[in-house]
Amino acid sequence: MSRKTAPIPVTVLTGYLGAGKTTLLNRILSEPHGRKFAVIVNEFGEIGIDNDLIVDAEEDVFEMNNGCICCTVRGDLIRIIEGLMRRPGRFDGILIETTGLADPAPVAQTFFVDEDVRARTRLDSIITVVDARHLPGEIDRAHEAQEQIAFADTIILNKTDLASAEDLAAVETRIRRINPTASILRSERCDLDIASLLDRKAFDLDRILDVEPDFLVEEHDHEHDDHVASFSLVERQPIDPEKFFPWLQTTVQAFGMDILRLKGIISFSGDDDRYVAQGVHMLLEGNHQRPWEEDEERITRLVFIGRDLPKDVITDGFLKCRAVRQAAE
Ligand SMILES: Nc1nc2c(ncn2[C@@H]2O[C@H](COP(=O)(O)OP(=O)(O)OP(=O)(O)O)[C@@H](O)[C@H]2O)c(=O)[nH]1
Repeated sequence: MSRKTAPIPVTVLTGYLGAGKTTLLNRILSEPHGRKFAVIVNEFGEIGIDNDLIVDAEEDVFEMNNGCICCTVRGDLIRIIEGLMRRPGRFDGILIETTGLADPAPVAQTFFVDEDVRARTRLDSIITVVDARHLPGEIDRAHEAQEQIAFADTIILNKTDLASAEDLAAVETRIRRINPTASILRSERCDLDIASLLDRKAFDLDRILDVEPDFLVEEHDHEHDDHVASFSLVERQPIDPEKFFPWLQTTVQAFGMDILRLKGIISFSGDDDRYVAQGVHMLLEGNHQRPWEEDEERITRLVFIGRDLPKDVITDGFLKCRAVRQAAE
């Protein structure tokens, strides 16, 4: 019976670190377009934060945290999709959010080279979110950002609020040099007509074969930039906001050039709400998210992703933000 059902459309959301993929995913999951999705999220840090930042929708969310989706965990991706295919009728489409450092080629290739997956799914679209403010500074050294743009059929030029009209025109020219055919949509916080992004048969295999003639043949071996690494800080003692915010400001001022991404869930002393901190280079954002649940342990988790970041210095500074000093220090 399942053989006869129409292939499930798959949308891949990609884009460099901090571009706005989760923002887009949350919009897709929140807006009333009448579709239900299975969601697969992969992230780069050792501890998963993204799953906590996705809106509390009814969707099934599968996390893949043990490596980059385009390398070590591709087998996991196939297994998750095969598992999903055994539950037909529960969803109308699959959304995959890749890490900011993923090469989309091997992810896309999964939908063509694995026979079972190919028979039951249809790669509908590769949507690449671009940070209009930070892309120009990163693109020359971020090989992944170039691949993500090259493979896209749809490019969302996001964060238009953070770039001037001239800057936007320049980024668009840069994007066009890499990818002359993708549709480019400008957005602030991915405020687009979501229905128009979904199930639209935008992925064009012939175009991809032009970009990468070996697409269907080779196992894509993908090399990550060795200098980009992540580390996580985990703390059970509550954090003092009076210490934390100045420390975070000083840290991004000192190392912001090399901080590609930071994100965390902070447990402040005397605060019953979880606080979400986010950063891309020197720009910080934060907000209270929801109350800590009664049976939920109040743990602070903070992930830094960057180029040759001084982990010891950052860790030391962070530990000084604990609300109560330990005697041993
Ligand atoms: N000013 C501004 N900030 C934005 C916009 N879109 C997203 N952000 C912020 O940029 C940060 C990163 O957004 P995310 O959606 O988490 O980015 P991402 O691509 O999922 O990030 P990673 O997967 O962690 O690399 C968050 O603090 C967002 O609130 C925008 O259009 N304008």
